[in-house]
Amino acid sequence: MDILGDISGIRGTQLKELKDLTSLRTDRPELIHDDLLMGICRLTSLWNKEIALYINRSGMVIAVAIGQHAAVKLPPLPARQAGRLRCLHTHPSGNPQLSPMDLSALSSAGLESMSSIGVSNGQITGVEIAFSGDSDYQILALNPKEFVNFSYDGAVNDYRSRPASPSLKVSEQEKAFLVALEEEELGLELLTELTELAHSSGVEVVGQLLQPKRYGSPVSYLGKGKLQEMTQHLQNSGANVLICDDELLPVQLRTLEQATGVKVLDRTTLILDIFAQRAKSREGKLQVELAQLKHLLPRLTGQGLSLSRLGGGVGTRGPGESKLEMDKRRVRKKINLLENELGEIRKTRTTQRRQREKSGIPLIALVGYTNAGKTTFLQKAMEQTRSKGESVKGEDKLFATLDPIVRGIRLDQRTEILLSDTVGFIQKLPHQLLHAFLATLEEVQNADVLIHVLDASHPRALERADTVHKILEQLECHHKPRLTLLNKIDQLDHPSDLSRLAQELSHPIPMSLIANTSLTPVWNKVLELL
Ligand SMILES: Nc1nc2c(ncn2[C@@H]2O[C@H](COP(=O)(O)OP(=O)(O)OP(=O)(O)O)[C@@H](O)[C@H]2O)c(=O)[nH]1
Ligand SMILES: [Mg+2]
Repeated sequence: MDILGDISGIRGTQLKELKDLTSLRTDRPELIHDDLLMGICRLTSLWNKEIALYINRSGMVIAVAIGQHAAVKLPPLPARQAGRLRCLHTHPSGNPQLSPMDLSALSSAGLESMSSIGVSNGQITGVEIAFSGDSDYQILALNPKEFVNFSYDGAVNDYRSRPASPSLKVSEQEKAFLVALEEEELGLELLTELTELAHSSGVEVVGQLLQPKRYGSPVSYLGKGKLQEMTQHLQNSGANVLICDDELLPVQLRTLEQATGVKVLDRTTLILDIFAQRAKSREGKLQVELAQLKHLLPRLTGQGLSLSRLGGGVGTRGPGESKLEMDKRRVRKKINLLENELGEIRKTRTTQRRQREKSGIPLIALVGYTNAGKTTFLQKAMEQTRSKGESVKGEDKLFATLDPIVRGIRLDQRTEILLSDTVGFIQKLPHQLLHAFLATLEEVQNADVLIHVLDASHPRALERADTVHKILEQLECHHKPRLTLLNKIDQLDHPSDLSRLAQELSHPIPMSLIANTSLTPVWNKVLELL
């Protein structure tokens, strides 16, 4: 059997010792053969490294790794077999406590149990064994004395026949720690947005940390000192997810994961996770899956490493959830398939669009930062003109709208327009994401006039307007006639800000969409621009 993981600097004779040990077969009632346990404890302290073993129901060791148990890539196993597999690993720190990462590995791999063995000076300090239930875990914590008389077989039977006791429950709620590199004084604002993104994906935020960009690292994202500081924060706050505000390089992702032992996500993965939860249409789902795979591809190292390292939860959700566990070759193949399928869907859309173009009805597209009020505008427009079609509703969350919507609006006896609402924009929108959503933005590209909805009450409204402008440039739509709806003026802190925005932006119309103001000034301007 090969020894997996980090074997650098380990003598061949010692490796052979470990190999020989793994041929020991564990008897039915035991968690692990005594000699095997003593051997791995000795080597753990000698190397100051974690040793992980996978043992099947017959007591045979089927995989062994040095470093982290997460480094073990199990061959694909039928669910029934995985459910009869136990993973044990040593903690050279002496702390026997199972980490959140251990627990998520237990459920993601569908194992029978996950055990951690605290080791200090080659001796056991304690053992924790977790069995996974439907939505929680049962954890047994044993001191060395209790462990001597412990029957694993008995515990398995016990746990199978007993409903989970509430006292043993561990919350599945993900707790995130946020980090960002700050350019100039922008940091807090970035983290406010990252916090909102985290909340949108259903994660609790338990702490945050900033570092000036010039001290950042191309290898570990944060500089060395900050990284240590953060590891400490992670432990103190009980965070089990680390979210970075930038798109991480593959090497940064790996380094951070190894240094912290928790799940690490970057901004793109988080945004994609939100998209994955919101996508409803077939096309939307395909687009999200495509963007996820494209983001994942360069981050797969070697063969077979998969998203399963994330152990479920935030960052792993998606239409292709199970399919995300693939090697590079298969990912590429899947990307091709998805692109073809999307191509087909787009053909249908092109036909529909041609028909619409023939009808000569002007197309007006709503654009703007996420949560600015685009959908609320469409909602009001439909209400005020009593338009037909399924109603829409604005929502106070990021990326509430994902699938494009077009509604016919009759302004008066003679004038009818089509109004389209689409996905919102955001700072640092990843390139491949924009690309994947190009089709969704087709309405924008084909529009005759754009209505830019801006939250004028936001402290950085002007920067947001700039972000929108830059994305429109990428879409080659920045020359289209455009008016700016300065929305949410009911929330303005400083009315003077409004005049500044009005000076900077094209055809400004101040408004409060929730105040039921008439949209007539907007329609007049649209007709003028057409
Ligand atoms: N105070 C205030 N809130 C508003 C106004 N207009 C919209 N909102 C609120 O802002 C939130 C976001 O509105 P949406 O219409 O969903 O925003 P959106 O631009 O479609 O957002 P995405 O679909 O996420 O891109 C909702 O809670 C609205 O009720 C306004 O004039 N004043
Ligand atoms: Mg919307």
